[in-house]
Amino acid sequence: MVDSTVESIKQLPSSNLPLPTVFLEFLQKNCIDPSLYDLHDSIPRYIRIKRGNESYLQKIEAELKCNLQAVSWLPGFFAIPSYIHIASLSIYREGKIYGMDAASGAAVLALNVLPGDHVLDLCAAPGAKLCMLSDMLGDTGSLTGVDISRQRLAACRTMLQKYALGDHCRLFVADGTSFSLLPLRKNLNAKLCSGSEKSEYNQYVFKEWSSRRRWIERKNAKKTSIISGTSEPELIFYGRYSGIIGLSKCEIFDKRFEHENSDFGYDKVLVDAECTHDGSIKHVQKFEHWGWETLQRRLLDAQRMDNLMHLQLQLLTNGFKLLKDGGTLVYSTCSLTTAQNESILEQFLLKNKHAGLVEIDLAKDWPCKSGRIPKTLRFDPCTSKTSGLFVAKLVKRSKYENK
Ligand SMILES: C[S@@+](CC[C@H](N)C(=O)[O-])C[C@H]1O[C@@H](n2cnc3c(N)ncnc32)[C@H](O)[C@@H]1O
Repeated sequence: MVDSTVESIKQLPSSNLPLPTVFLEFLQKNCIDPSLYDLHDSIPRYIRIKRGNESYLQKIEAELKCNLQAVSWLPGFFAIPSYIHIASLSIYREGKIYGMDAASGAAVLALNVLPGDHVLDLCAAPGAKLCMLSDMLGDTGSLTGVDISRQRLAACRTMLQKYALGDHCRLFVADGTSFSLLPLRKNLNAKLCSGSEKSEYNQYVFKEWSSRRRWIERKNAKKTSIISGTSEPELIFYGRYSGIIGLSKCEIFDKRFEHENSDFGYDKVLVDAECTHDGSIKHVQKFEHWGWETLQRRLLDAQRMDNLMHLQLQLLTNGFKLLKDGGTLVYSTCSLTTAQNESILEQFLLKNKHAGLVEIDLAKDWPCKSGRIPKTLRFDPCTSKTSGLFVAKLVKRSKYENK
């Protein structure tokens, strides 16, 4: 590990941004070149066209007042100059396009979502990847979005509604490290609640979701806390075809299959974990306005860093637990450090014998580098002309499968 004194920082190339010493120290400790943050103007902004809106290309170009440059390695994505802001454009307000970095799109594509899949997005907010996942599923399968922040997850709900992508989705405010609800399998879940349990716990049957729900409906959207003080999942949105309508509370919040995930788990899980966001140049740039001291408090506090890495490992572990045998998980973060990426994976793989790292086939054409561990990928502003992102793909081998 490199020595992190201010003296040695002076020997490092610095950035044109007035990055605070503590951030420079952090970068140095993690062998990240601060001049990376000078590239902010040379990285394009990316947009994704919602499926079915491809015929609007010319209208989109006219509104943007520029030519769209198709990202050759990522279907549906286009690069536009970074100075163009899309929020005021009608094509954005009408839900035809959304802003999403190309590296984020690659992480979603790496999951290889297939029609009919049951997909879990364990850190879903603010929701760009969730929207893309839903767009890929189309009118099939199911999508469960989880986030610990109610406010941020509410933004996801707004996004799903704006883009009319919520029909097969359900959103839970919950801790992703302990979330344990499996995909709804209608016939199975419906059989679960019977007799006394049903009568005392489950009178309420869920009707079509409405933003103006009565208090009784909001109350029922929370799982009853069995042990007081524990935070239980709260359902804050469900679509028409999410499988929720017509089910009772007990059927939705049933955990009886908790230990049998190998058959009833999710086909695909995305763990886009909370991180220090140091790979997102645009995010770091925002601290110029928010104040650099906020960066120190919010991202680099030593205690927070320890907790963060513990959180990442727990999220990955729980996401994997919720996967069915043969299912696929993608772990990603927008940190460039190895501590939040390769090291987390190594710790996880040591403890999880049924987990296997696999090659991301599509990546042959992607402008990214290999991570420190073979088969993992790193997008970075220099090589990829995208935001920084680490991506790793894992499969869950069956307990009965020989390695
Ligand atoms: C990198 S962001 C996810 C970005 C999102 N996937 C997207 O594409 O818009 C990480 C998210 O993890 C959430 N988070 C943090 N701790 C969590 C936890 N214990 N369980 C679930 N979500 C958590 C944060 O609220 C944040 O929204």
